[in-house]
Amino acid sequence: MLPNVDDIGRFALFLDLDGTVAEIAERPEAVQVDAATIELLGALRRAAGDALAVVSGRDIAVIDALLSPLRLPVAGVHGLQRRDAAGRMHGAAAAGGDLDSVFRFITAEIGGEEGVVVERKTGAVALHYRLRPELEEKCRAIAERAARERPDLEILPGKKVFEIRLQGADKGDVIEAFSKEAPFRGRMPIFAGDDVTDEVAFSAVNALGGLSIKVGRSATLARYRAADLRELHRWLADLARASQAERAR
Ligand SMILES: O=P(O)(O)OC[C@H]1O[C@H](O[C@H]2O[C@H](CO)[C@@H](O)[C@H](O)[C@H]2O)[C@H](O)[C@@H](O)[C@@H]1O
Repeated sequence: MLPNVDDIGRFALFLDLDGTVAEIAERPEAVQVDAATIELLGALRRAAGDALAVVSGRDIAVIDALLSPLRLPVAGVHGLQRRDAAGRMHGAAAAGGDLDSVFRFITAEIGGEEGVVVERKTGAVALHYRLRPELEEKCRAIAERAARERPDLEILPGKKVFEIRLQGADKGDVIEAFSKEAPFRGRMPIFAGDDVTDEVAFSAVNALGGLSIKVGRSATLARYRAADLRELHRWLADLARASQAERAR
């Protein structure tokens, strides 16, 4: 069930990207955000007084490219990077992190297995096995070996992926940080996400007294649920329309 909200004017909206703004694709580089979704985000941003941010595992540069021409406040690499509403960058990984040796190790260990994607990010490497689900345990073991000698790293399992990431701020931390700044400050947070990596954000939003929305059917700390991305987008579109009508009164 989704919450009953008829005007986003007193809320701040935080959205995950893959699986929430954009449908899951077989490969990370195949993802596109369609024009209707970009338009919807623009309408929500206006209705929310600019209090709309994307909170994603992707690099900020990739998020900007996917959402162009929108340039939103954004958190990337699951919270390692953050760009606030004034355009200022925050976070240790904003200027880059040393994961070159991890990337080389993982690439060598996977040994050119067809369909496995090794994604290099700022401060993280993601090992994707969506096209080769039978390789899950092999990928898990490689991720564990990659992180074994590096106390500065952590492993984040996600949808058909193991991410090896520099430890640092998570999605909950960045929502808390945004919530202390204009234009998010003083508004009730709404966060929607689809993956296990979104659970820390649901927990933070619950603690802030906001509305947490899980996209999909798996177990969650979120208090509300959309069965899938299409149901969430219908709810967001209704919310944008109702908010515009409220503004026009
Ligand atoms: O926090 P998110 O915005 O949801 O990003 C999480 C990860 O999403 C991407 O991987 C996932 O989506 C891919 C494209 O649909 C899919 O092929 C893959 O199986 C998923 O795990 C992205 O590639 C990662 O960098 C993000 O951390």
